[in-house]
Amino acid sequence: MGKLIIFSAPSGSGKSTIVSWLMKEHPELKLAFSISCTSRAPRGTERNGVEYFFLTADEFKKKIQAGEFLEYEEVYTDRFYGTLKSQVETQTARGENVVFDVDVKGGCNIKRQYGDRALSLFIQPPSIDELRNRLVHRATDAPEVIEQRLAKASYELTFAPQFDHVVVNDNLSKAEEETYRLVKEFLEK
Ligand SMILES: Nc1ncnc2c1ncn2[C@@H]1O[C@H](COP(=O)(O)OP(=O)(O)OP(=O)(O)O)[C@@H](O)[C@H]1O
Ligand SMILES: Nc1nc2c(ncn2[C@@H]2O[C@H](COP(=O)(O)O)[C@@H](O)[C@H]2O)c(=O)[nH]1
Repeated sequence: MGKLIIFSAPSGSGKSTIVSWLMKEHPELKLAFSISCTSRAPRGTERNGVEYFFLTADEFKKKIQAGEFLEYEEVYTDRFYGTLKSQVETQTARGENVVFDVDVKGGCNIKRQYGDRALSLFIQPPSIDELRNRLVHRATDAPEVIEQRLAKASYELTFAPQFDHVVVNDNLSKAEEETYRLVKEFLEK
């Protein structure tokens, strides 16, 4: 039975960058990405069933009513994100270690449900100014969306103590190596 590895942080902290590196550079860890559902539109080169399952708000709400989510949150106004129970059950039953890129509340929720079978990592940005730089340079979101994400960041940072470990992502390669060490140690336990 596979284990669960949760990554949470304010938007722009570098979760997706670190997760992609970990999965590409360390196939021996048998990591499988948990593809979430979202009611937001695809951005850039995102494809349905790869980065996310893209649903309409109505489709998302039907899945909530049917009890299909392990957890879900309205992360930003009118933008829902959620993890399907079926994803996690199928992947862990195959012996894969499931990686989650979820917001801070979703991360705490999954950890509460899975306890010691889950490792929760908080990716901490060096500062809010640096978050802004990263989101602007990423160039995937409109200025008002960036502002919406930054407005929530200070509140999200207060969740850090609830996680098993905090990884400061200032120097990217240092943060990647620290993450690798923590994940490897957890999977070997
Ligand atoms: N240590 C770092 N130094 C400078 N830039 C970084 C660093 N880590 C990540 N970045 C860059 O910052 C941007 C945001 O990173 P990323 O998309 O991984 O964040 P995220 O936490 O997954 O955000 P979201 O929650 O919005 O998906 C990307 O352009 C990435 O290349
Ligand atoms: N609670 C959940 N949060 C999720 C899930 N999937 C992604 N997310 C988080 O949403 C924000 C925004 O993501 P973006 O792709 O629009 O930049 C980010 O913090 C993700 O971690 C989920 O299933 N549940």
